[in-house]
Amino acid sequence: MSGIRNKSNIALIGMPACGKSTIGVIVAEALNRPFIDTDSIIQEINGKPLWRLLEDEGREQFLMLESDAVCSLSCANSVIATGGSVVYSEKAMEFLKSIADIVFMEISYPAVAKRLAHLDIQKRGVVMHNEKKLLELYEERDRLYRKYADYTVAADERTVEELAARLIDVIRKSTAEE
Ligand SMILES: Nc1ncnc2c1ncn2[C@@H]1O[C@H](COP(=O)(O)OP(=O)(O)OP(=O)(O)O)[C@@H](O)[C@H]1O
Ligand SMILES: O=C(O)C1=C[C@@H](O)[C@@H](O)[C@H](O)C1
Ligand SMILES: [Mg+2]
Repeated sequence: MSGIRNKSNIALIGMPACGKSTIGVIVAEALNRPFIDTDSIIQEINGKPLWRLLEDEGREQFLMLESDAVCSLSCANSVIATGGSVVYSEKAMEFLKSIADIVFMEISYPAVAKRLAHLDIQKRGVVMHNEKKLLELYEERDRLYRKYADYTVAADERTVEELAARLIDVIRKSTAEE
């Protein structure tokens, strides 16, 4: 599907549990923009929860399905929450960069570890090699998130409300710069 290739969208990227979905929906509502969660789209297209898809298809195929779902987006003026693993697909990231300003929600390793410890990682689904430790995953991904980011927002030690306010600020400034 050919997408609307303008940069009127905002795409949130970052580690799992950094708050892309939680904050994205609040920001979209405050700015009166549509909210899109690519994880929901992957689930709708494939008819399965993400963790099940990962389990059934394996890492590489999941990443292909994620890339396909992202590249099928056709939207404008929207706030897009991505999945944490989207940065493994250069194709998906190039597509996202063509339709959106990319905001990296930066979160420290201890904060990610703490958040994921509180969530059921099996039932949530995180793309990692079994042998890979969370710290290695963090370091590998951190480089990729930085590579694609147009803006970086510290997502640690901010409440959901504070973080949403900070993102709204960044988005308003990015729109004003155009
Ligand atoms: N600023 C915050 N402070 C404290 N907890 C937060 C904050 N933002 C999100 N959370 C909590 O962290 C958890 C994960 O958040 P969320 O699902 O939004 O992450 P995500 O970035 O969308 O992850 P994924 O990549 O897996 O989709 C949720 O339980 C949410 O309530
Ligand atoms: O960070 C990850 O590896 C993932 C995060 C989720 O948003 C999903 O996209 C999927 O479960 C993989
Ligand atoms: Mg999410």
